[in-house]
Amino acid sequence: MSRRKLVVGNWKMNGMQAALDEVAAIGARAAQHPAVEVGLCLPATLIAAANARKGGAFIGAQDCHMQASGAHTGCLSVAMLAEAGASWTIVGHSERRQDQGETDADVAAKALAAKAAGLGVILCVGESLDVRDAGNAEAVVSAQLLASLPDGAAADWLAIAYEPIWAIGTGRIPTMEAVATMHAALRAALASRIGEDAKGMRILYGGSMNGDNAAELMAITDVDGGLVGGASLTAEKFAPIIAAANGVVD
Ligand SMILES: O=C[C@H](O)COP(=O)(O)O
Repeated sequence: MSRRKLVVGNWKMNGMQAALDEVAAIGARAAQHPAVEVGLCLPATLIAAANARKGGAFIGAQDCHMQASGAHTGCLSVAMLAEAGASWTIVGHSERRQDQGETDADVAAKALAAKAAGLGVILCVGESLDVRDAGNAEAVVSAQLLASLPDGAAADWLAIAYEPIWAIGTGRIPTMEAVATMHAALRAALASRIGEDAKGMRILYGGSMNGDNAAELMAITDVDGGLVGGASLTAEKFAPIIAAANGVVD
């Protein structure tokens, strides 16, 4: 089953209004590669303005609340994010699991809320270095995925991002063999829950992806794109990754 490559920038807590020029430049590069689905998950403060300058990219959020409204100071509902112009959201990033104590159940609930608002969802999973060193990575991450997976998970609205925590922002990545083994394990875990639809669900790699390693990573059979942090902040760094997803050199 062919899966359209999905390459998404996660700007995390970076980007003021001046960065909208980079959004426009990335959107223009995305428009040059329509075979690739390209998105930018931005700070919420940029979503509305970025939507007017997104070119061939979609604009997404980095998190959402699972409730529709109420006494949740500082949080944003999926309807608010959709109204601002987000068409996707990330849920379950390891930085939120660690910093905000989000549980697998929280992540599943957020994914369901986002789906109900018509948003696409990127659900993140990944292991710590201790787990990797203990040799348990595939089992632990597969279990995390199944515990975080919302009811009704389907390839037409949900993508998975495998992000080894120790590879995020460190310049270190797993071996290509380790990435291939993990992605195959995650697809098998998905198949155990959702059957044939697992073949169509995109599984992204994230963690120190850049213009030098993106082509090799995305050539792996079960790697269907990337969730990119630092290297998505400028068009200069992100464009080669978009091009690599399209099988060309930028
Ligand atoms: O969501 C993105 C990831 O956490 C990867 O970040 P990074 O590319 O800066 O390592």
